[in-house]
Amino acid sequence: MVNVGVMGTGYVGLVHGAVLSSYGFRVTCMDVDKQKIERLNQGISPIYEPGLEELLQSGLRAGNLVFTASAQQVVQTSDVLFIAVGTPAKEDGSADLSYVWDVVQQIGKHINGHKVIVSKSTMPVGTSRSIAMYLDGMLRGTPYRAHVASNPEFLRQGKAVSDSLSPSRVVIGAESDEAVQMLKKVYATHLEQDVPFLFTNRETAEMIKYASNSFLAVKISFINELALLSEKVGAKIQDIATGMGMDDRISPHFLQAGPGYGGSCFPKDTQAIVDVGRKNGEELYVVRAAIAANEKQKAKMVSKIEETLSFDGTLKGRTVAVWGLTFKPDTDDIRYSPSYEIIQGLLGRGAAVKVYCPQGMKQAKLYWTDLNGRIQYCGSEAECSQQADAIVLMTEWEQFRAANWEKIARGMRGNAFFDMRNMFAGDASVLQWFKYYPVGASEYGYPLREAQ
Ligand SMILES: NC(=O)C1=CN([C@@H]2O[C@H](COP(=O)(O)OP(=O)(O)OC[C@H]3O[C@@H](n4cnc5c(N)ncnc54)[C@H](O)[C@@H]3O)[C@@H](O)[C@H]2O)C=CC1
Ligand SMILES: O=C(O)[C@H]1O[C@H](OP(=O)(O)OP(=O)(O)OC[C@H]2O[C@@H](n3ccc(=O)[nH]c3=O)[C@H](O)[C@@H]2O)[C@H](O)[C@@H](O)[C@@H]1O
Repeated sequence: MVNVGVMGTGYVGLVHGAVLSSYGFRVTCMDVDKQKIERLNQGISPIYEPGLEELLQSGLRAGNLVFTASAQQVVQTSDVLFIAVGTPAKEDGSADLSYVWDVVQQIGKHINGHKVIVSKSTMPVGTSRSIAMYLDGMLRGTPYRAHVASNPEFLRQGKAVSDSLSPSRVVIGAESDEAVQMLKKVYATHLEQDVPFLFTNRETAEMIKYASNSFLAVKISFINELALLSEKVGAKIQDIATGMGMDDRISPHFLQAGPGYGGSCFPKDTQAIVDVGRKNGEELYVVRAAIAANEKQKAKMVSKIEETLSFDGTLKGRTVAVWGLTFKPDTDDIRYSPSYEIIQGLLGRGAAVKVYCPQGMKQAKLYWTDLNGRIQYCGSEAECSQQADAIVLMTEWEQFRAANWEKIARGMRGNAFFDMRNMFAGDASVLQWFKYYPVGASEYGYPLREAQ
């Protein structure tokens, strides 16, 4: 049986390790964050991801999932090592590969046999080859070899476990038979399940990851631009998306207009590929436009609220209830969430801001320190809306569907409802109580009630 090592236990590494342990592999997960490792050893997941804690606990119980802060242990006990550390954006948009290189150095230092090293983190084209060259250099004069492959991850947060169990595809960029054979063993279950596999070279695998994320970002920015136009010309963006999506060359997916994309990946990966383009003398105009349109979208959402609610050109004296802080539902991740910029915009225009999020409050208090003392955190969507002039729904959490609209509306001072996700478009129970402002349409099939 293959011994698997995972370096970095974030959204990708932890889920990958836990899923592989559920297939019976002995998996050692390593992280430099000792507190995280301690919690993991107690069976507590440091992140909110549906189904993860159960997998974690069963792996620990079965004894085939081990957590350690020791790089030596993970390197020496594993036949295959997945690098799953963060690759965040630097100030200039390029990918910060310092965590990747820390890990590679640890591998080079502790290596005690032939190993397959797999880049699972999203890394600019050429990184896996550089890692291979670096390790070859370090291993010169030893009997050991490192076979480096690129195996990008395509999971979505909030669906990380189910995406890992049933991925859309497995892309393997490898240039040695040892690496290919090892990854076929690791992904034997997926091969049996007829998950599509693509074997290619490392550069192509790395590019597929950036190309996929950038293309999805382009799709979102495209529909968001059309949403802004639709509001002006009396068209409805949801019907436009449906109509476009009926053509299977376009597909209906990722055409959901909203407040702009966020998260730890689209914003950084679009910037990183533009940076790679520039460094190689190829300006990526389409991706650049998607980034610019995304910034415009967030700013437009703030202007829309301001234009609707202001009496004297500002939002002074207005209270806004923001529902949802995470960049999408079913995650506790607030990284690059559009909620942050919308809250900043509202505060900047003088509004008082109350917020509620089913999972994002802990992270927001911890990381959005500049907002501490400037916004009011609330225990529920109902409490958040008390005495507010408007609700701004930023994240489409399912639990919002169960809200008691009459009670919420009666507890408010005003009745504006900005639905940045079109979650309640055409929902009579919401339209009955609120003046409803969707994204990309002036109305959705029901007459709007005038403000009281
Ligand atoms: N979050 C997501 O949904 C997806 C992320 N990715 C990519 O996967 C990579 C990881 O992303 P996340 O899991 O979100 O990151 P994360 O920030 O959640 O986790 C990274 C982990 O690496 C650890 N770490 C840092 N330096 C280390 C070192 N020297 N040795 C061991 N551990 C170390 C950190 O303590 C942290 O726990 C990134 O390149 C990202 O672009 C790819 C697909 C999906
Ligand atoms: O590389 C990554 O990290 C991952 O990035 C995204 O996954 P994720 O960031 O978890 O979330 P998405 O569901 O893609 O949503 C990203 C952002 O786009 C927004 N979005 C998405 C879809 C849509 O139609 N409209 C829209 O505004 C979401 O609200 C969210 O803010 C990709 O979907 C994954 O395939 C990829 O592995």
